[in-house]
Amino acid sequence: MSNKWLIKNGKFAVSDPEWRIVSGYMLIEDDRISYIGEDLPEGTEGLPVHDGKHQLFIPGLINTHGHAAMSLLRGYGDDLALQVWLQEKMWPMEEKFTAEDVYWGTSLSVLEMLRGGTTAFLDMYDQMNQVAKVAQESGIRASLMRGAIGFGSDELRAFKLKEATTFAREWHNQADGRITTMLSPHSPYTCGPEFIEKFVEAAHELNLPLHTHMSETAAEVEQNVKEYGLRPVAHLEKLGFFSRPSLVAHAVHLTDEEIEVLAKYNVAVAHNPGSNLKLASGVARVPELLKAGVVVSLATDGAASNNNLDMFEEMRLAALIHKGVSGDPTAVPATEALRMGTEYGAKSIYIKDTGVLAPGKKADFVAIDLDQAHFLPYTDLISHVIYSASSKDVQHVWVDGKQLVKNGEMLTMDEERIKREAQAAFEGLTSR
Ligand SMILES: CSC[C@H]1O[C@@H](n2cnc3c(O)ncnc32)[C@H](O)[C@@H]1O
Ligand SMILES: [Zn+2]
Repeated sequence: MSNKWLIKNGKFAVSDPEWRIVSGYMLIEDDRISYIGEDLPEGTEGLPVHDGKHQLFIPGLINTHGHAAMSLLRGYGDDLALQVWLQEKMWPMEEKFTAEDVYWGTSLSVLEMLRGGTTAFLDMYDQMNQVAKVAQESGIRASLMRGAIGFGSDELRAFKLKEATTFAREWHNQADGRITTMLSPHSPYTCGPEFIEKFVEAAHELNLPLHTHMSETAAEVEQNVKEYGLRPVAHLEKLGFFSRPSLVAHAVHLTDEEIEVLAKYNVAVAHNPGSNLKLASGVARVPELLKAGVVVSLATDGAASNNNLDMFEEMRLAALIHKGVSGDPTAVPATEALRMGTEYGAKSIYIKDTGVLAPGKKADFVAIDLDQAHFLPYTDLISHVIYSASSKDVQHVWVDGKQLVKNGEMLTMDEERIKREAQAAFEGLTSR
């Protein structure tokens, strides 16, 4: 028997194809939306009802690049450039991470993300079974991959590749299909060409998409040219990376020609405005990428370089910084920023039927409490989501039609325990 329930009195942000607000009803059947409209659908008498008065329903936000367990290192190593931050702060601490640390760090991040309206996230890390466990238990949707740094011996690289493919095979389409997997060499500066080619080969064999960090800093682009005679885009193209569906994180330093290459291969870009600003990596050429037809989504990166996982903040930053940098007030309008945080996010991480509110789509959505001073008057609610809202305005969250957050409270995770364990995990890391 199917599980049907109804939302009444709601305001629903639909994009078919332009954004508009529908006031009325949404019907949910199991994991999918089956109706959105002004009129009460027939045959709904006696169904459970959620009263959506003063609530705006938007598609769940999709965070397309991050390292969830790094929340344990939030505030540990601020105000540094990427390479110094990685080499002197992050990597020495990450070396000490146990499976338990990854479990509690990831739990802390998933708690923060769900409570802030993120219903799906991409995670590239080590000890990925722990991350999958958290995704399974919490009810969030996740695109997961074992990130591989290619330093060290041939044996170590072979071991990491094996771990990555085993994880990808075992977890793809698990947790009622909420978990999907990708393959992910960390970056062209930490993985040699042969190692990257092995990931490309494996992605073909397993029919999976690829993900990597690319052209985040000017120094890394220069180093690539010195070492391989090519900028990262041409380098990855030569290694066959773009022969698979692929997503690159950052893509800050791009030439016009490189933008054309990304568009030609349908490579998606995870734009991380907060992290790029904090690490002083630069500002990605988002208006040019969008104009060229590249799918650009939004991401926080890890909480150690952001320092939160608030996707409302990323949408707002995307809408603001590209105006500031270009001098064009029409750059990345609110409507586009919201698509980047939702619909383009789903495309970027290759998950089907999410990222929009429409009949037939997955019931992953968020209710924003509109009954607050900073949302009045109700002139343009899409504008309010981007320029006025924050994660604190999220009242309820559903994934696959199941409620995970109710009145700001997590229903599927033990918030108090997670906070305690995460603090203890950090203290453990600093004392060993
Ligand atoms: C192999 S697991 C992922 C690896 O990525 C590191 N990382 C975190 N943020 C960034 C970033 O902005 N650029 C490059 N690498 C990053 C993290 O510390 C993990 O070791
Ligand atoms: Zn990253």
